[in-house]
Amino acid sequence: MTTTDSTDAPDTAGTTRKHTALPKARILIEALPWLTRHRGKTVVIKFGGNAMVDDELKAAFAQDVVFLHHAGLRPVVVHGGGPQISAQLDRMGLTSEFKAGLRVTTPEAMDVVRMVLAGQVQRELVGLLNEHGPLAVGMTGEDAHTMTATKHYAEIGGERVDIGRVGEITAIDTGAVQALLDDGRIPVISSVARSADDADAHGVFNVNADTAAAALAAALGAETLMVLTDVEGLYEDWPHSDEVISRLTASELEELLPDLASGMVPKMQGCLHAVRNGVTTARVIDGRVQHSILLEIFTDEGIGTMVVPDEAVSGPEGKQ
Ligand SMILES: Nc1ncnc2c1ncn2[C@@H]1O[C@H](COP(=O)(O)OP(=O)(O)O)[C@@H](O)[C@H]1O
Ligand SMILES: CC(=O)N[C@@H](CCC(=O)OP(=O)(O)O)C(=O)O
Repeated sequence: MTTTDSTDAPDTAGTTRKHTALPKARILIEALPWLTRHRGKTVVIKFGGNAMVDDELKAAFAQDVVFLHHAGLRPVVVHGGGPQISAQLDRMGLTSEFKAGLRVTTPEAMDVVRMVLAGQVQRELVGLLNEHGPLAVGMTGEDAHTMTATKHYAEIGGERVDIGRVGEITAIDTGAVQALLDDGRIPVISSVARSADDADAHGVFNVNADTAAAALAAALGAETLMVLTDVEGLYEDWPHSDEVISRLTASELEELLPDLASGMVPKMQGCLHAVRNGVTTARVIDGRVQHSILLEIFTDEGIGTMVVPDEAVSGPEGKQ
């Protein structure tokens, strides 16, 4: 228990308390319009494998998601784990190859993808969230037909290239996710989809986690898609400059898409898909910054890159 020594001048102690309390109160009050605006809204948060830098950052991510939940939002987590999959393949003596930003997924690699995402990364995130109460429930896109996919072919130089068991989502069934949200839970979803083809011997597909998060955000009618990665946002002239584009419309993004490279391609395609299909804003933010989710949702500044539909209307202070 903290007490004030009665020999202290009461006035001094009281004044000090007021001085330290006021900035804290101001921060809470700054969040008020944002709390009002986002209450009851669904937020799909994609946590990229590259953003899961250390234990402290992962714990801060879990705190932010639980904070959103207690603030009355409906957070849904879709997670990646590209580096973790590559590390496991490497340990098994298998090489990782990417084409058009997607992992070339042999049937053998598919087993590893599923094992690492659903058995390792997802379990860890569920555990961290549940340190705050019985909130998180892990699942993959296979569960309750949440994500159904067909084989995806990469387009490279106008050619259609076979990259194995990589899936293109053809249908989303939001029933299980909505039921979990209605029950006050936080769904944590691995980006593995069931095959649309019943005759398919292997039955599952590896879906890029950005693509999966965007498709789910659109199907859920989410207000926000938030993509956490290992850069500050979309750089205007990557890799030559670190000037971040803070806001762009769907049409502006569509123009930029052909010039984008590697990991940013599925992210920005996902953001475009989301805002063109009813999501109010799609944001790419720096997951390496502790509490970046709270900064983005509850403060006037906003960080990273925000994509809005062409007809977007601004929110308090001009931020969405
Ligand atoms: N225009 C760009 N702006 C920012 N990053 C870019 C850009 N183009 C390519 N990148 C690359 O995309 C990477 C993020 O994608 P990725 O590695 O797939 O991350 P994650 O695991 O979070 O999905 C960045 O680290 C950067 O190397
Ligand atoms: C098809 C494809 O590339 N799937 C990804 C799935 C994981 C993922 O997307 O993880 P990040 O978000 O950390 O990149 C992969 O196998 O790496």
